[in-house]
This record gives sequence, structure tokens and C-alpha cells, in this order.
Amino acid sequence: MALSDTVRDREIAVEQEHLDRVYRRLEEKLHEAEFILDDAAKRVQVGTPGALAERDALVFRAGVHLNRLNSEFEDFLFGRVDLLEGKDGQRGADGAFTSVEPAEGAVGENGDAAIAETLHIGRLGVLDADYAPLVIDWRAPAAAPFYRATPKEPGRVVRRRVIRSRGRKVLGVEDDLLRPELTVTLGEDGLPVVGDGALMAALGRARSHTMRDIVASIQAEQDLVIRAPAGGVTEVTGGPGTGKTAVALHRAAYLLYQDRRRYAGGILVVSPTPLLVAYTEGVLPSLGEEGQVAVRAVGSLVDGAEADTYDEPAVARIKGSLRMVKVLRSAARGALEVQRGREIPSSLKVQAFGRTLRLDAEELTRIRQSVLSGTAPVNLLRPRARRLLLDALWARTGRAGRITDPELAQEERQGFDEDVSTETAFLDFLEAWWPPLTPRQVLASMSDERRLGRWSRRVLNGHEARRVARSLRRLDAEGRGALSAHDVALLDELHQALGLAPRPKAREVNPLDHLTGLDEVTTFADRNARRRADYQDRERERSEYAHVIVDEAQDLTPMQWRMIGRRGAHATWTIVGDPAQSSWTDPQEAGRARDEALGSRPRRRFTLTTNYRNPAEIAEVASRVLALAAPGTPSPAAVRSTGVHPRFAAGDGRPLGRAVRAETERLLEEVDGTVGVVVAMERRAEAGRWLEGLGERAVALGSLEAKGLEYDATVVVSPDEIGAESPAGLRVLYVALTRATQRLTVLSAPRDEPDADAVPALLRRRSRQEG
Ligand SMILES: Nc1ncnc2c1ncn2[C@@H]1O[C@H](COP(=O)(O)OP(=O)(O)OP(=O)(O)O)[C@@H](O)[C@H]1O
Repeated sequence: MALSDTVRDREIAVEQEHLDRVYRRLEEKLHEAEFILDDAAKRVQVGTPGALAERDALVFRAGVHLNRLNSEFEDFLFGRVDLLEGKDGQRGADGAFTSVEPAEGAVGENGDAAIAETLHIGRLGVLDADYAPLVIDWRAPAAAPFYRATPKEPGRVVRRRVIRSRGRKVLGVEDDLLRPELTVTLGEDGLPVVGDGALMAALGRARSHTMRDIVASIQAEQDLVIRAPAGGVTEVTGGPGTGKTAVALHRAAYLLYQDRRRYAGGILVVSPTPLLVAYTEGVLPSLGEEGQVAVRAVGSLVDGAEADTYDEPAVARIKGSLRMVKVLRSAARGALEVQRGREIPSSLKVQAFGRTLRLDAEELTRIRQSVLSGTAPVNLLRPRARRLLLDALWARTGRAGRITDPELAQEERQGFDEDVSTETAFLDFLEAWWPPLTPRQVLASMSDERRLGRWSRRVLNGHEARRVARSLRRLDAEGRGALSAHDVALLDELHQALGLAPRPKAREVNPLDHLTGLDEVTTFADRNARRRADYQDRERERSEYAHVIVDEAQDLTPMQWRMIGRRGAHATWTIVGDPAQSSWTDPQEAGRARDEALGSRPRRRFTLTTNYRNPAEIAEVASRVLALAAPGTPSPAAVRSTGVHPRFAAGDGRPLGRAVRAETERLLEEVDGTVGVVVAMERRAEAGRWLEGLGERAVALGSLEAKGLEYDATVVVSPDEIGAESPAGLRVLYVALTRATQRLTVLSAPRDEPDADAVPALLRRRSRQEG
């Protein structure tokens, strides 16, 4: 056995011993029946009582679920740091030194130093019986050095270790030595160092169809974002693969840990597509957070609506633009006159004082216009409409001014109003003439070209109005039918314009409710199902959140910003995105809408600079498109290279589908995980058929669906076709080219004008200019 293997085995045994202690302690906790009450009460003196109680509650839960930890947490304990003594010798509530800097005499003149403190980092905090930390929660302040220390600024950290474990078994350790210049002792011995870094091991793993958390290898610049203060707006930009999505999700978990009571008001994570929601759904539960966080696609933010179709780019451009606010306001008013099932009467006839009173069409139009001259939402104008109708009918009686005693006159008028307004003829009339409208009905009524042309006069040109109207023909009169994510934002705007009653406020959720009682004894699958049902319930009630996290913010249209802004009117925000990946065509207008949603809240800005997803060889090819799509934007530096260059291939006279299938088969052989085939949106269905029978590891995606996702290997089909899809096509192509973690094939069709090496014209251009 090689010497290094012996060291590795010994170090694994050391960590195994620690993990055994942790599990023994968790088992003890399991038997402490009154743990939460007793333990939390004893320790209210240190830290905020709320936070400590929560932390203990989490530990308690860990105990209750001890037998399930094996399957739930692959690596309950994942990190360790060995530290020099802290500068001021002060220790925090969790027993660890608080200072980031080492004490004056921590390093001797000849570079000798001793490890003064060893901390283990895990998904939950665990204290031993004397309240000494056995495991520090990854979100606790004491865990920050594990993430922050770099060889340039190591602080007190001498060695950082990532521990790989499964259930109760330690499988491996990987060390980074941050102060290699020191001669360090740990107890009696030296400080052994094993392996060459955990990050690379994590990045090299095969991808599945779900995202993994990154707690064991969060990098310093990412940690700064995750732990940024909650207030105001935290804005994060960074190129593809810099960990923006991962950081956003870990930040949600961090905020909950910091201030669980405040965020019981809910954290909303807005994601661009349902595919990305499904991809990231497991990350928060793996961090021990369930329930308080709603991860929603932007097309699923309105109750009862679920976007399941796409608009063509030209239609999306109109529907997403702020011009729609005016159009929708007119539509909400105009929709009163749209016949839905029952006929709209052209006159009103009622009986009073033994005769028939009648309002004709002209009079009714005048009344309608007068009511609509107010600015209130349409449904809320109904009482005013009723009043003006009664006034007009009263005038028809000719009795006004006949009685001189004001009290008697008033009585007579009141009697008249009561009699008439309860008459069936009047009630039926009002119902048909000023019906309570739903957002869906109004949206559906916009599918008539002539009508929409009227409502959008001076806002949309005739051509635009026709396009929007045609796209809405997929809805029936009640608005049932397929919706796009843009339609959903329109529905939300209509909700406002109609003045529908606000949804009830969120009920108070006590996180401790979930922690006691027999219902704890369930299977993981049960709990997952309950979690989902739980937050679906809560979602239905909740119209506002305490914190809003927007992922892929560059794609939001102005109308979508308005919709999300309403959900975070009193919230703090975290916004992550990359303008160079934007599929939205008018970034300036979106910027204005975003500013309006965020108001005057102070902003904190961060930039992430390292690409953890793409090997350098793939990043280089993508950067050629970046230079065209967003000239002057720097590419994030790829953290690794594989030595494998992207492959360029052309159909070579074969039908495109056959070439794509052959290439996908080849890649399935080469990688262990997933293969994504990215095509222009129009080809989605066709591409699905090309891959039939290749199994679950291979998927076909439209260019807009690839957003945020990643695959071991990708095939990007016809860059030119993707680039020409919309005015933002090149940026969408840039997204497509940055999805692969290991292999990329660019497959050209004839329109790509591939050269002899099958490199398409779009990807040649820059090298030619440079060359
Ligand atoms: N510190 C890290 N340790 C391990 N893996 C990481 C780390 N940071 C990011 N990754 C991995 O890099 C990949 C890209 O991360 P993520 O999807 O969050 O990036 P992104 O910035 O949102 O990308 P895009 O803008 O292209 O959607 C993911 O597989 C993620 O797990």
C-alpha cells in the first residue's frame, strides 16, 4: 500500500470517529423527550433566543429522522477546518473563536504554529452534552472561514477538508492546505494533507436531471453573496455557470436560518421555466429547508394559471411590453360590452308607480361612459353604475321636486330605489349590462382582431394588434385554454384593472408546528408529498412574500416585473442574472420596470467571475458568440479544462434528424450522465421524435427551454437557426452553447454554411477577424 494511501485511510478513520460521535449524540437527543422546551429555555441567554430555539429544533428533527438520515443526506457532515488561535481569544455563542484573523503569536518566528481549533461543518448544527459544537451549521458565522478562506487570504484557516460520507460511513477526504509555508502541529503530530481539492471532484461528477446542492464546496465569492445582509436588494450578475442559481437557492436557506420568524412570511423564488423549477426543486430540501420557500416558474405565479405554451418572438415582444398596461385597461372596460352567452340588452324597462319606465340605448351609452370616466377598477364601478341607472329611471318618473318636504322626498326616493333595484328585470339587466368580469374573460375577449384594434388604438399598430389577437384564439370565451408565460403576466395585470378582491393574507406559519406530534413518523416520500401539498395550499393564500429571489432576471419582461413586483411590494430582494444571456429584446424598458418594482430600496451589487460548469474548451467556443451577442462583455474564467475540444459536425447530406440522432448516440456512449439536444423553438416536437427510444438520459429542448439547465454533453443544432429566431437570438445561442459540463457538439445544417472542418459561419467569424 502506498504511503499516501495509509495517510488517507488514517484520516478517513479520524473523521469516521467524529461522525460516529455525531450520530451517538443525535441518538441521545432522540431520547430526550423534552428537548426543545428544556434545552432552548436554558440557552436563551446566548444569541437570539428565536434563532437558538430554531437551531435546536432542527437538531431535534435530525434526531427524529435519524434512521432516515442515510437516505436523505448523503453527506450530513461534509467539512472541517483546522484553525489558528483567534486574535482576541473571544468565542461566540457556538463556542468557536469569533475572530477571522489569527492571534499575534499564533505563528512563531520560524513558521511554527499549532492548531488551536478544529471545527466540523454540516447541514445542521449539533452540540455535544456540554454545548461544545460537534457540527457547526453551514450557515452559522463560525462556518464562514470554511468558505471564505483562500490561499491569498487564509485568515486563521490552515487546512480545509471536505469530507465525503454516505449515511454513517465516511468514504473519503480531500484537503486544501491554505498556509503551506507553516510547519503546523495538531496535538502531538504534524498536519497531514490528503488529495487535491474537493471542488474539482464535485465538478467532474456526472449530471442527472436534478441539481445538487454545493454546500461542501461553496467558493469565497459565492459565500459573500449567500451571506450578504438581507435588507434592500442584493443584485448578482455573472456569466454562465458561475453558480448564480446555486447561490440564490443557498441564500434562501441562509436567510431562513438567520431570521426564521421574519421569513415565515415566505420566500418566493421565481424561475424562468417549469423545467428549471423541476431541476432545482431538490436543492432546498437537501439543505434541510422545506415549506417556507416557494420555487415557482414565472408562468405559474397567478392562481389557477399555468403557462404551458410559448408565444412566437414577435408576439412575446408585444405582450411583454409596458404598452400592454394601457391596452389591458381599455380591454377591461371594453369587455363589458362583449357578449358572452347571454345577450346584452339594448334598453332597460322597469315598473314603478304603475307605469313602465324605460332607458333607451342612447341613454344607456351615456350612463356607461359617465361611470367609466372614473378611474376605479371596472368591477368596483358596478355599484356606481347601478346608482346612475336608478337616477336616470327616477328622472323618468317626473316626480323629482314634486314633494317639497326634504325628508318625505328622500323617503320616496329611497322607496323607489328599493323597489326598482330588487325587480327581476333590473337585476337581470345589471347582470348582463355590467357583469362581474374575470381576467380570463377579458383576455379571451382580446382575441377578436377588430375589437382589440379598437382597444389598442394609438398604442399598438394594426399589425401588432392582429398578431396578439390571433395568439389568443387558443382561448375559449371564458378564457380556458393554453396560456403562455406572457399571458399569465397579462392576467395578473387584469386582476388589478378589474379590482378583484385581494387574496386573503398568509396565515401565520409556526415552523415548530412541523416538528412535534405523531405525524413526524412518516416516510421521506410522505413528507415530500406533504411538503408539496403544504406549500401549494399556502401559495393559494399568499399574495405577498417577505423575500423575493429572481433567477435569470435578465429574461423578465416589463409586464413580468410588474407581476413579480406586486408579490414583493414590502419584501427584500435577491436578483441574479446575466444580461448577455437575455432573451428579452428591450433591456432598457425592462430595466425601467425593474426599477419601479424595486423602488428606492438600497442596492448591493456582486459579480461572480468563475465558470464552474463549462470546461475552458467549451467556454472558448461560447465566447466567440458572446463577442457577437454582447460585444465587450468579458467571459467568466473557466475553472477547469478537460483537454477535449468541442466537436463540429455537419449533416453531410444526411437528413438533419438522422445526424442529430447519431451524434446523440455517440455522446451517450462517451458520458455517464445526461445529453441535451438544443434546437430552435420551432423544431422542438420534431427533435423529440429524432431521439425516440434513446432513453431518459437524452432530451430534446427548444432554445428557450435550455435556460439555466445543464447536461454532461450537449448537441447544439444549427446555430444559425437559433440565432435568427428573434432579435435576441444570438444571446439565446450563447445560452445553448454554455450548457455542457463535459462535451459539446455543434451540428450544422446547410444554412450554417459550415466550412471544411464543419465549423459554422457564426462560430468562425471572430477567429477570422482575430486571425
Ligand atoms: N462552489 C461550487 N462547487 C461545486 N459546484 C459548483 C459551485 N458553484 C457552481 N457549481 C456548479 O456549477 C454549475 C453551474 O451553476 P449554476 O447553474 O448555479 O450557474 P448559473 O450562474 O446559474 O448559470 P447560468 O447563468 O448558465 O444558468 C452547477 O452544476 C453548479 O452545481
